[in-house]
Amino acid sequence: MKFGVITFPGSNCDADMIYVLESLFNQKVERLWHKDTDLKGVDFVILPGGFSYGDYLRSGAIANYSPIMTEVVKHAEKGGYVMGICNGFQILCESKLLPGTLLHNNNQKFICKNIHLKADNNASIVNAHIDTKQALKIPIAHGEGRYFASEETIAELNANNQIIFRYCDENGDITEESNPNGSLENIAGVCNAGKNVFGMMPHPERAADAELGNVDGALIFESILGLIKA
Ligand SMILES: NC(=O)CC[C@H](N)C(=O)O
Repeated sequence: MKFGVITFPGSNCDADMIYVLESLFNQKVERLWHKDTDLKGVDFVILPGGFSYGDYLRSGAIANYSPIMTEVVKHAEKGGYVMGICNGFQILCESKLLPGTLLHNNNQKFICKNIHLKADNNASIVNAHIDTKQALKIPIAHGEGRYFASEETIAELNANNQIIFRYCDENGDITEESNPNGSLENIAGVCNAGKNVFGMMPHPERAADAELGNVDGALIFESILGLIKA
């Protein structure tokens, strides 16, 4: 399987993501630029975190108009895998590849800290191999991470197992206190109905290398790689 990591002007987690995929998981990675007009044969496209276009207007709003997004949408519509982390998640909501939106955190502050999350189900490749009782410690770093969608959309996401991760406490309990930003129903990540497009606010690529003292995020990469044959 070949991954593609897109760099937008203002991306700042692209190099971390490439490092994790290449150096820790031995995967082939194509570096994609936001002005590219083809995806260079990649199977799995990743939109990394950062501050594309300086977060002007709304996080992700301008990056959605980068030339490469036309190809990302085509890839997703054909069933190809696409995943957005943090700013990447925001861009995928702007492009409507994912339902809902990400509002300013309820305390109106940028929050950078470790939180806990857990897999809500095992219905898609990003959580297929993760114990739904296990609380994973993974950092967040965002100002606009409060997941919001209409009541009907939230009901649909629940019914179709499209909520991939929820914020919880270190024991795995989903509580108001363990919700860092006011996201509806403690939602930390969602996928589309086809379960081939994913978005999450926490940064698994920042918790994948033992050198950093936390490898809980590696489980998400392991889940992805466990089900797809190279
Ligand atoms: N780490 C990131 O990707 C930051 C996301 C976004 N720019 C925000 O602050 O909400």
